Amino acid sequence: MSFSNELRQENAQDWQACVDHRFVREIFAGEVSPDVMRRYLAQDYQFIDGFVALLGMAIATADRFESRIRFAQFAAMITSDENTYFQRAFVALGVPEAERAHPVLTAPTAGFQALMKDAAASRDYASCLAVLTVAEWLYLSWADRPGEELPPDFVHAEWITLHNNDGFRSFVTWLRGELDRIGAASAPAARADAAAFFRRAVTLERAFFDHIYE
Ligand SMILES: Cc1ncc(C[n+]2csc(CCO)c2C)c(N)n1
Repeated sequence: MSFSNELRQENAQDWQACVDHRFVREIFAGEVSPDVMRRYLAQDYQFIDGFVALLGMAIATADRFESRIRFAQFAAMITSDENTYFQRAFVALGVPEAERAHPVLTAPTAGFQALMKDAAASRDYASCLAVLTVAEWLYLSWADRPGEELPPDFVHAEWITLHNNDGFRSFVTWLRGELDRIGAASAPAARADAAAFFRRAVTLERAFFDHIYE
């Protein structure tokens, strides 16, 4: 079995709990309450800084130019002005300026920030890849429901299409292949380090979905 599938299998219970989560059911139905959506997006917006820093470490530690280019292009895409979803959603949901810029961080959000920081601090390409792969692949997993109709409100619909479009899908496919390639070339101890980062990330993804309803 490929390294990425092995890791997913090891975390199958938490992974599936995310894919089948109440939030996922409600967003496809267009029924996430504005309060829940506000909390979700305000916390999620606090990821991007650490995420881009982690991408930077993946660029620095990758073992080949081709991989650096792929990450650099992805970083350019997600940091360009083109992605205005958060701004438009914050306006539509009436999220106050302070809540957008400096919300009180919840435990899962702080946990993700620490996870991304730790993965970057490892200066280990496989560990950076493990965290990036969970953040992307798990989101593709819940959002990818071929044939399912989109909800009418853009706040719901675009959060789905951001995570199931062809560009995103091909990036996830590439990321998994990269993790498989590096995993196959790594010693058992290095694979175990990456596996621990992968597990921490899946656990936090589930906690993040759960906590917006608490
Ligand atoms: C809790 C949580 N986990 C994963 C993602 C997905 N994700 C994180 S960064 C990134 C790239 C830029 O969009 C993507 C797709 C998320 N949004 N929130």
